[in-house]
Amino acid sequence: MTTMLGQNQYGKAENRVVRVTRDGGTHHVKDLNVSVALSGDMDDVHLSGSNANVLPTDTTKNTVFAFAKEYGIDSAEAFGIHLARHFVTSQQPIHRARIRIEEYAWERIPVTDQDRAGHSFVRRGQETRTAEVSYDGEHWQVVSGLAGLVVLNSTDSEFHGFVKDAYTTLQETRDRILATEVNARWRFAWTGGAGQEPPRWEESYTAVRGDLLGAFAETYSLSLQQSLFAMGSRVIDGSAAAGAIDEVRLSLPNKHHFLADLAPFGLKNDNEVYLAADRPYGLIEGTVLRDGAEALIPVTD
Ligand SMILES: O=c1[nH]c(=O)c2[nH]c(=O)[nH]c2[nH]1
Repeated sequence: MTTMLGQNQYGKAENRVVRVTRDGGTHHVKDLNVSVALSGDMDDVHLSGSNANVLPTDTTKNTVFAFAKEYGIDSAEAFGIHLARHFVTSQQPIHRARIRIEEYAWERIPVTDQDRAGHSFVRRGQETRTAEVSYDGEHWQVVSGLAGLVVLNSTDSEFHGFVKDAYTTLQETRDRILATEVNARWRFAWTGGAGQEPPRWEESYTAVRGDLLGAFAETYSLSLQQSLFAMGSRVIDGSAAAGAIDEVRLSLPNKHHFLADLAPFGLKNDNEVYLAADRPYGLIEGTVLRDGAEALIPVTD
């Protein structure tokens, strides 16, 4: 043999499950995209073709839908915990489960006819919520997140004092638009140990989203890097109530807004007209940690 099997995992990816909960005429909708990845004693299926240890990916799909009925979906994180626990504890060869979830938010459409109220929704076109739950039979790791939350400050942003070499053309600025799409993941301190209370997942999502937005808006920014650190720090400092967070990973594309050149038309551009550039974009990424915490969120994904 000149080869050996390395890391492997399997499961059904992107199970699109929508759960409607009826409270009389008032309905609640949870809309998830759930990906299951299982690993354990899976040498034989790769090396000899024996499927004796293989719970079919089709079964993992069915479990997602059956659990949506049986347990409901209180939060993406709680649903991921049900699934991960089930796969690891019910199948001896499965040692580890990782459940990744994206959640799409729906808002109620206001309706004046009360007979028609409570069951119409419009997809919230903003961010996607994410959750990743991992369980090895002993420890839990929950990394929650959001992607695609676009924000803009129309002032209170400067960028100057940077390195200049033979290829530098960027002008220093004391007033610019700062815009980005917030992609954030945050890891909870909770590992399921004795006496540890699980975080309040729904509340903590709302709180973290508020902290990210608040810090972006309230930081007088000398660089997107400085804003990144302020945003991550506020999440960690503000996270005590709904569940302590030890680590925040942020990926912030700098959505550049360049001052439009109006001089050819004899017009002065007093920081009023910008060209919103699509690409290329600066990509500012970083991890913010609670003092002494370990960095466990993978840097590349
Ligand atoms: O906030 C910024 N950080 C940078 O590192 C950078 N580089 C650049 O060209 N513009 C900006 N803006």
